[in-house]
Amino acid sequence: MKVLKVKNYDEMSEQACSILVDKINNMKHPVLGLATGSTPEGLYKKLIEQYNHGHVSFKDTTTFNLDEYIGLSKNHPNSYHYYMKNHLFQHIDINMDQVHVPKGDVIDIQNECVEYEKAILDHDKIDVQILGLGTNGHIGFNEPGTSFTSRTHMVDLAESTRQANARFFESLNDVPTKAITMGIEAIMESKEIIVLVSGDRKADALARFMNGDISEDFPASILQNHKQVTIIADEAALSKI
Ligand SMILES: O=P(O)(O)OC[C@H]1O[C@](O)(CO)[C@@H](O)[C@@H]1O
Repeated sequence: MKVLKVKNYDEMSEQACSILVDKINNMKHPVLGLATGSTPEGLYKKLIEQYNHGHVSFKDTTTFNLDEYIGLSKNHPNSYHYYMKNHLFQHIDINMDQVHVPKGDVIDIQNECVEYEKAILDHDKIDVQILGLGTNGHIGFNEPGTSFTSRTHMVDLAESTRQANARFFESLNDVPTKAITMGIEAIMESKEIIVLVSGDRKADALARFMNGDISEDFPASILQNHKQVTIIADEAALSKI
């Protein structure tokens, strides 16, 4: 795994943006895997700036998001559909038919898992997958204990994840208990993976991710086996390495 050490959150976002813009500009039909949470917000802001300056176009780009809460409609302000629209999609020239976010508000979640997986496989492989890192090592919403061979599936969110994400909701009670997420095997099939890590809140997780044993108890550890992983981490996140 390659590690790019940066000073702070802003530099992390800047580096990720410049790598991504370069890749998008050099591919005919880029397929991107996108994440949500606080970590990639700065990256999305910078991508919008690059788009506004005419340095990149997303009209031939396809995207797949990692995950969505179960029970929240697309228009719910805490849904990841809403997050993506608000933080990126409505500001750029992406064709919304090429955007994929798992649906969390359908009656038949199992069927949605199958359909989402089919859509990913129809696109061959994700060219570049952006990942954030959960403090418990989750990637997407693949919580500790998830099989490394998992495909798109429904998960029970760990209590620590609900607590960590409660800051986006009115109260902890409002945080959904379940989610739908791309599986670890599909993430590992991405041609290239960029992991963004910022802040001392993530320092323990980053240290375990980079130096710990590869174990389903810590989902991100499997990335050690991927051939093209770049970690962009700031000084605070790297403070326990
Ligand atoms: O970036 P945050 O808010 O710390 O969250 C870490 C990860 O957990 C998630 O919220 C769960 O998927 C991701 O979106 C994110 O990459």
